[in-house]
Amino acid sequence: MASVEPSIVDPSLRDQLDIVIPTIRNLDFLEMWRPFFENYHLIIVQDGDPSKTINVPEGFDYELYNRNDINRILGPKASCISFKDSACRCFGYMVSKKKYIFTIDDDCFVAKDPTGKDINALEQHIKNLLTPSSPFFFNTLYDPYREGADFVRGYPFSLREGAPTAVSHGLWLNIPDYDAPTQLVKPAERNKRYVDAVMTIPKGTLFPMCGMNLAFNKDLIGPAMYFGLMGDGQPIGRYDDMWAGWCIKVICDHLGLGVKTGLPYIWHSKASNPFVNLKKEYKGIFWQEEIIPFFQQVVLPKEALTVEQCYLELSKHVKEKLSTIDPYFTKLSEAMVTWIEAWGELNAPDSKAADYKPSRSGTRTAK
Ligand SMILES: O=c1ccn([C@@H]2O[C@H](COP(=O)(O)OP(=O)(O)O[C@H]3O[C@@H](CO)[C@H](O)[C@H]3O)[C@@H](O)[C@H]2O)c(=O)[nH]1
Ligand SMILES: [Mn+2]
Repeated sequence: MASVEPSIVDPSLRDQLDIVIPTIRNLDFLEMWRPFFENYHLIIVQDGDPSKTINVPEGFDYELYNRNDINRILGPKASCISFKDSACRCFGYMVSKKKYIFTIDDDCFVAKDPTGKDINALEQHIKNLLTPSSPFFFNTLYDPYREGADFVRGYPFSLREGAPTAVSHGLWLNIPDYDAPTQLVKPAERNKRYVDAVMTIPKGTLFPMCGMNLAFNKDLIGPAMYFGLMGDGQPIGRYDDMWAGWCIKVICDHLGLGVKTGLPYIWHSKASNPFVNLKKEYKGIFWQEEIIPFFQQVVLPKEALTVEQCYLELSKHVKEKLSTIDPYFTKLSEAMVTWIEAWGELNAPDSKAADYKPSRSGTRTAK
């Protein structure tokens, strides 16, 4: 049987995990998650107009950052944080002081499993992150570290210790995360299929990472979880999580880390407007036909041993090889460097910026 991360004392990760929520709407959805979230610290990234007051339901421990906070804390480096796009959520990853991050959209609710039981998505993500991954050899019985499963015959014993898990990618019942063209041709399609499986995405294989139900180990892969330049003033949107997913997967493969997908499910309630989505993502739909081969072929130097070093190497390749598609990629490659610099300022052990304050915060007991 596989080992859980040795350093874990409290498997609930109550004091080692932050929940990051990007929002431009409201946080009423938290009422449904209260039994599962109330013991965790929330980092709310308020997008859009900072003068708008977002109501945070009573009884949660949270810090809330709006655009004024981002500009104050990062100064000129705030230019790397998107505005008017869910990509802004990555600012929450940067300011969190915890080892694990779970990010969820404000239109994602508690789903039920086939027995009708409420799914504690956070608990499942934690299990996924605390058990190893199997990126080097596919286990046909899926997650071998799960209760009641194991490695199948023929699985090399030399590989059964697995790799540290960096990312846990959850899925969605009801509204699936489809691109705009698919949404347009299948407006009524709902995902009713609950697949009871968690699997490691094999080394060398990319995947479309969706940011709406996602958890990761900040210490292992945090600096690569940049959601890019999207939304206001940018030629593309709704490729924030995709970009991050391609970058983290190449780096996880290089560093021998694992990425899991499957359980847990959440209930995605709101279909965003497919016409608005088409306007945001259409360039990405044809650009990605060149971007994917780029990520499939990129080779990171063996001297790149840290996530930051890998990410900076990747930014050079982006500037060199993708700028021919559009000048946007020159800007994006520079923003990747700015992100790493800002990350270092806020996350270095001796960081002076660590005393930054959000514009709003609250504690669970505050009445
Ligand atoms: O300008 C904005 C728009 C939205 N948000 C917040 O981001 C999430 C996701 O928003 P929404 O549910 O409207 O969008 P979806 O199309 O369902 O999201 C999926 O597409 C990806 C696009 O990037 C996204 O990561 C997926 O989850 C909500 O919490 C909004 O409040 C925002 O902050 N700014
Ligand atoms: Mn949504």
